Amino acid sequence: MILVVGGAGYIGSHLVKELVEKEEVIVLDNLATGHEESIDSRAVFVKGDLGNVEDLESIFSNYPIKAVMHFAAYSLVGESVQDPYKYYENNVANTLTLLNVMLKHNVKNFIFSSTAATYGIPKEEIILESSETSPINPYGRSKLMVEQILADFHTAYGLHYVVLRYFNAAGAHVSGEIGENHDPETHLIPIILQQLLGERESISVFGTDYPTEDGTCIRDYIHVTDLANAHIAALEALLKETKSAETYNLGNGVGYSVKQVIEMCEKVTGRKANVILSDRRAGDPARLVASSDKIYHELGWKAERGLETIIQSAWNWHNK
Ligand SMILES: NC(=O)c1ccc[n+]([C@@H]2O[C@H](COP(=O)([O-])OP(=O)(O)OC[C@H]3O[C@@H](n4cnc5c(N)ncnc54)[C@H](O)[C@@H]3O)[C@@H](O)[C@H]2O)c1
Ligand SMILES: O=c1ccn([C@@H]2O[C@H](COP(=O)(O)OP(=O)(O)O[C@H]3O[C@H](CO)[C@@H](O)[C@H](O)[C@H]3O)[C@@H](O)[C@H]2O)c(=O)[nH]1
Repeated sequence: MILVVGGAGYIGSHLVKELVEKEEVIVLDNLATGHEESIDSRAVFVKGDLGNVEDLESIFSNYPIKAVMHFAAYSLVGESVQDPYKYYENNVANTLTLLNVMLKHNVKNFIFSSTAATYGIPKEEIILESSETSPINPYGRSKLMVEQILADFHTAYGLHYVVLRYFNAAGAHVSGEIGENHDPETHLIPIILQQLLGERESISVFGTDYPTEDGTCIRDYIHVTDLANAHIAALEALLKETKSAETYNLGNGVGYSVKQVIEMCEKVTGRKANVILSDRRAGDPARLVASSDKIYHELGWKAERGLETIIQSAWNWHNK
């Protein structure tokens, strides 16, 4: 059985939908930002907290867990700058609690949701896993701290792990049953689509003076189902013991500026966005674009869905 911590959330619920086809799945989530109805009904759901030893003990004592996938975290760059305690407590301290209980029960396979935000302001146009990590916000630092803890736990306690550094997750499940459902929503693509549906007055473009071609930030958008499939490839490698202590980027390898994303949303929906040019948001690097060659060569995974497909799938879900 696989424990998915944070499996009621956006990315976790998409992973669970794929994973239940292959494995028995149990989800632990406190529903801080997730939704119980997003969890596939074939999975067992336990409402509880990652930082609560009793909640964890009852799962590891009662279910034969062979691996843990850890999605639970707070993950908003801007909020982490305003309230770093919240981020270090949930993302670092609570993750330590989880790792401690896992090891106590001799569960040694772990997949961790990390982020492009660990790189900070990258020196390279295309980021490799070996590129320097120098995060510029507390969120990125909280994720890098966990990566360092995992490396030490591998050496000291034989923990087997894969770190997946996602770039910008977007899109919705092909069934239209689940999609990105955050309240309040802060992510670019759902905000644009909500505006195009008339649910918002306008879209603010955060910063037009970045050192990019059109002055707006560039990101590498990756479909959630592609992310889910990467987790399954990583899990297979961990269970077959062909990989351990590895870090992989997950992106498309193509960067789009905020303005280009708005244009693509207009193209997909056939509607015109109401855009306001605003100041920069704290903590945003100008450009984050991945090389995902390493995971392609080692695990055979690559992204299959580009920006237009991502936006089309999100639009289908928003319209439901
Ligand atoms: N969305 C992105 O673009 C992106 C990019 C890179 C990395 N990530 C990482 O991927 C993971 C999932 O992101 P998401 O966008 O699905 O976020 P999300 O907020 O939708 O999902 C997180 C889930 O974890 C749960 N959770 C949080 N704290 C918990 C706790 N203490 N105990 C139990 N459950 C808890 C929430 O209720 C939620 O269901 C996060 O670790 C995030 O840092 C996300
Ligand atoms: O109303 C908005 C919202 C966003 N943006 C910009 O759009 C880009 C993308 O922003 P957003 O969708 O908020 O994602 P990021 O801040 O890039 O962060 C996401 O992607 C990171 C990986 O790159 C993850 O680590 C984070 O968890 C996840 O929230 C950024 O340049 C923002 O400044 C706007 O201009 N207007």
